[in-house]
Amino acid sequence: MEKDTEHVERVELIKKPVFQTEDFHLWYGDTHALKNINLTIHEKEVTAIIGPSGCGKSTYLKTLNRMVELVPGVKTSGKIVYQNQALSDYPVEELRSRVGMVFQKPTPFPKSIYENVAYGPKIHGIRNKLILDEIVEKSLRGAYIWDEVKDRLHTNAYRLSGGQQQRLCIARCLAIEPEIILMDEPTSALDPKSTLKVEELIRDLKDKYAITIVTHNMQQAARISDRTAFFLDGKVVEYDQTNTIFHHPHDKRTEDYISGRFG
Ligand SMILES: Nc1ncnc2c1ncn2[C@@H]1O[C@H](COP(=O)(O)OP(=O)(O)OP(=O)(O)O)[C@@H](O)[C@H]1O
Repeated sequence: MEKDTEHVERVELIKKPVFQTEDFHLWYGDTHALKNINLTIHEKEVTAIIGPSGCGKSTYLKTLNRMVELVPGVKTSGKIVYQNQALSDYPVEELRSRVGMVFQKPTPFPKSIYENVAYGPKIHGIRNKLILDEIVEKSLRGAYIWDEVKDRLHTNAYRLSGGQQQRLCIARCLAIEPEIILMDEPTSALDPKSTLKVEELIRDLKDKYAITIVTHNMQQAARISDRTAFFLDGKVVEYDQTNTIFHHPHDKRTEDYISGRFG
């Protein structure tokens, strides 16, 4: 037991914080969607955000890449620190190139597999065909889909299966060399086999990236995350090592939720 605690403390010391959220609130007009959020996301870890529908999980994720600001009438208070700088002062374009996002439904562009992956690097000014070829191959390999698509890079991405499209979207994300990947229920539209592939991929990607994943799937959170935040009614009820949240939660509401008593 004592050893476990020592281990946890050592991990805490090594892992660098990526996003630090302090006393953060968000309102959509009159709806108080995030209430006094205090949460630190660390590098090289998978952080799962769980909680019942409408508790603010997606809002929190979209706050981290400042997408939520596109919604008219959004107000915030408190602060989020990214790279030792207030997130609100961080240049949005640069932020979006450091923070990749993968959505619930695979969202490839109606272009070839190659063009889907090369799109981000091209936007960032890379024109050299050899360099683009290299990025495309590396990203597709990184997303464990290279072998399945290497002989048809110039076919339309819509001809891939749902699970392949989702891995393509992850490859598209890797091509911009992000620091953080945000995933909003990335496997909810996938069959069990594709889900396992994406989960395996997420576990491997954390060696390089900070990954924050919203999921309704408790087993998935338990399988792939290092830390879990339980959100309820816009608040973080409990945030801890995933093992603690699932096996020794401190709050009765966490225990009730993970054991399926509500939500
Ligand atoms: N664009 C918006 N305009 C107004 N209210 C919004 C908007 N988006 C979300 N909300 C409200 O904010 C609250 C949190 O929503 P959010 O989508 O973040 O929850 P969630 O936990 O991700 O839910 P789910 O699991 O169903 O996706 C809800 O009350 C929701 O109705």
